[in-house]
Amino acid sequence: MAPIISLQDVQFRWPGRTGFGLSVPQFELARGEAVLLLGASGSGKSTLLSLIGGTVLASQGTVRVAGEDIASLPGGRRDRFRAEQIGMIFQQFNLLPFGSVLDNITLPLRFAPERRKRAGDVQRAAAGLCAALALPEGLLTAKAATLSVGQQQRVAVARALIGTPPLLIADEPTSALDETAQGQFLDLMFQQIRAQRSGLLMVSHDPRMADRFDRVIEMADFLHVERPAA
Ligand SMILES: Nc1ncnc2c1ncn2[C@@H]1O[C@H](COP(=O)(O)OP(=O)(O)OP(=O)(O)O)[C@@H](O)[C@H]1O
Repeated sequence: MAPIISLQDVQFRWPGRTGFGLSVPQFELARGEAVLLLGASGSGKSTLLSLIGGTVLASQGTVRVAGEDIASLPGGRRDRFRAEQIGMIFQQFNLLPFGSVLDNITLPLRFAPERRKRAGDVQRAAAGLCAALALPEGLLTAKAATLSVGQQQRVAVARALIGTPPLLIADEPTSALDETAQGQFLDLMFQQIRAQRSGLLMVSHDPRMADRFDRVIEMADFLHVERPAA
């Protein structure tokens, strides 16, 4: 079976920016593998996740998710493919502020029929995730904009986990959580990825949770960053 993530000879530069360039000769993440990616601020961690999620495309080389070359998919199909295959947790949670918590958690299922099927009873699945993340059930009908930052992060986590996508990518997903909530999130996420053999790529600058992962890598181990000369 193809690895869940595979990058080959990838090069990327943000359009209009000459300063920062990123190149990845080779990177793979196996199905069911949990990898913690460590790197200093500005080392390109979020950029790498955007490339894997297909929200930006490499200028050279190939990014494959579940064996599919994401650049070869036309825009609409790429969005649906992403919704089916990838649960994403961003640093900015990207919630719909006027949508309810339930709307936000179930959003990816609207574009992903297979994932929706796996979720079963959608409202029940959302309520179950909220309970596991210690979000009060009454909050399901609240507008996302009325929640605290930590609650919003937990909603973003539930949205990534619903319908058990085969790949989770998470960008500093615990930054707004206190230690108890962090533990709850990590327990839930690892329980789910171990049960479903989902792959996990989490980026962080914090090595403290390293013990839970199959592999811990540093950006500099596999990725070359070009920066402007000082
Ligand atoms: N949307 C964007 N448009 C243009 N440049 C960007 C964009 N996002 C990131 N960059 C640039 O890419 C470089 C790497 O940033 P990136 O956010 O990938 O690093 P990071 O390792 O995730 O940092 P942090 O840990 O602070 O989030 C920076 O120079 C940043 O300014």
